[in-house]
Amino acid sequence: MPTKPLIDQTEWQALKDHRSAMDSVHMRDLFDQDPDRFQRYFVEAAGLSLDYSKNRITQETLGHLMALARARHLPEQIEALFKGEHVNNTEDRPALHTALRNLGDGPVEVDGTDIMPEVRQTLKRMEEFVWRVRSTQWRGFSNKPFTDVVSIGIGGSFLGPKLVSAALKPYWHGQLNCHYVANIDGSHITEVLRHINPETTLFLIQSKSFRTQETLENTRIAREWFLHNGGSEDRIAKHFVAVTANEAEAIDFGITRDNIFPMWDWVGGRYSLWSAIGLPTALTIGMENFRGLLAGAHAMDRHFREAPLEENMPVIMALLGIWYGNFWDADAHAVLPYDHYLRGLPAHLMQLDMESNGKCVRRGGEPVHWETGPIIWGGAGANGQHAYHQLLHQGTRLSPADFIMPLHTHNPVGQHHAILFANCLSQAQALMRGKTRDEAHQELLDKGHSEDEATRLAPHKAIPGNKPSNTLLFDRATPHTIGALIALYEHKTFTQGAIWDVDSFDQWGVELGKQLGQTILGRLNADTDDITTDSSTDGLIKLFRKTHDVD
Ligand SMILES: O=P(O)(O)OC[C@H]1O[C@H](O)[C@H](O)[C@@H](O)[C@@H]1O
Repeated sequence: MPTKPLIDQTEWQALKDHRSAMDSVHMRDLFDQDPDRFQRYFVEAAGLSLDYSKNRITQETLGHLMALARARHLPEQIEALFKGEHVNNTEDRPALHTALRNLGDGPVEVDGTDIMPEVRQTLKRMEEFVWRVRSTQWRGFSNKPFTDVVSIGIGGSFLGPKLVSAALKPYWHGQLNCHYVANIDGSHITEVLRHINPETTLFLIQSKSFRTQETLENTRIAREWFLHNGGSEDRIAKHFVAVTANEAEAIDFGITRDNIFPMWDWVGGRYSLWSAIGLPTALTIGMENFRGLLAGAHAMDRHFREAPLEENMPVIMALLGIWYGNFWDADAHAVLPYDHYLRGLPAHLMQLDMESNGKCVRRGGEPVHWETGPIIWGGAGANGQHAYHQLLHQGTRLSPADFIMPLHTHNPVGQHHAILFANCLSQAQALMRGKTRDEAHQELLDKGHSEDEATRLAPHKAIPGNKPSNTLLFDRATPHTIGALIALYEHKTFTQGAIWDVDSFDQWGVELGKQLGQTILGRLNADTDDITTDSSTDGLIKLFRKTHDVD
């Protein structure tokens, strides 16, 4: 495993030198010189196709990047991940989300114990539960079938299931609606409760720790609402189910033991949609489709573990990210799904990537002296083209982008899909080619502008181009392809963390705000000034108290 600081690797220096040599190279010219560029930089895996030809790379670049990956022992680190070694070293545990979708017969061991029997048994329990709800065997207290599922959870216990549910909307069971409540903003739960009926609503409390303030407070409100609207304590068991690794606290909270699905400490929150945390998804799309999702992720797992680095999709995407982030000063990376159902993908990847690799110390505790995870951002195309793509085309900051699109739509309406596809391709093409000042000048003259006008406007209309992007395609958004797509990004994130030598599976940075929040909450509610913080926080607390008559 890497012990040397990354920047001391000779492969790092070689990349720096190569970067300087690439400074004057424009992708336009690379395409003009090589008619086979598309085939040369194209890879397929698990039902996904990646065109990465629109990057500032040559064979030499890839050679250097692959050499860096090997120098950082990437193949060994991938094996360590799959074998259940304690890759999450600050919490001293494995990160075995891959075991949750391991459809093979083999064992996966955590410290000498095979965890697969428990994983399979939980899947079976989920299967039975999903079947009972969907076949209306399990009903509400007044014997009516369920119409609504409300998932209460935040972070990884929210974003992943929400993304997958939305991505697979065409597979939803007609009678079952799914709502997600995450935020500790009363408006969120109020809005959801306003539209549902307690007699026909099933609440899923999703929290690995069962200690998350937002989730517990929202659950309290849901419980009160249920009790005040026809429910009763002995009816709770029919309407409240939990998924957690902390069974004791869930029971203390009032959830029946039989209604608790397990989680394990070897699954990170942001990697947990494949576990019982995926129940809201499974309830809406059915267990067969949920298994399809797992199968897609498993296919990507096998590819990641088995394919040579040069043909390995997550590795290629990760190394391209390192190329731009560490050698071209790119601070950001855009995720642009051209698919309405995938519009939640940027939000999920923001957590996945930024919580995993937003780190400034190495696994051994030394500071990093190189950039780590980028700012992930994005949104659905083509909407973004009429908003923030301007910065991609002409801004001074570099943000490589992933264009993601299915070849077929679930909703063929008029010419929509072909137009959407054309938009997706033209954006990537425009980013790559740009428009020279001469071309802009000539275009203006052709449109009848005077020479003076053309000279004045051409600099504004010129577009530098040479802006990198990947294009990820798949036939259709199915459980299989969505599973593969999410697993692809998980492995991309892992690969980058492995090269940067950060622990991609902890998230200590989120703790301080939680700690301080407790103290501040105490001061908001009581007229105590015994703990002072800083004049800004103190002043803001006083403002709140004044408007709430606390003083
Ligand atoms: O599932 P829970 O234990 O409730 O945690 C929910 C989320 O909250 C934490 O603050 C972490 O930042 C996330 O990684 C986690 O997914």
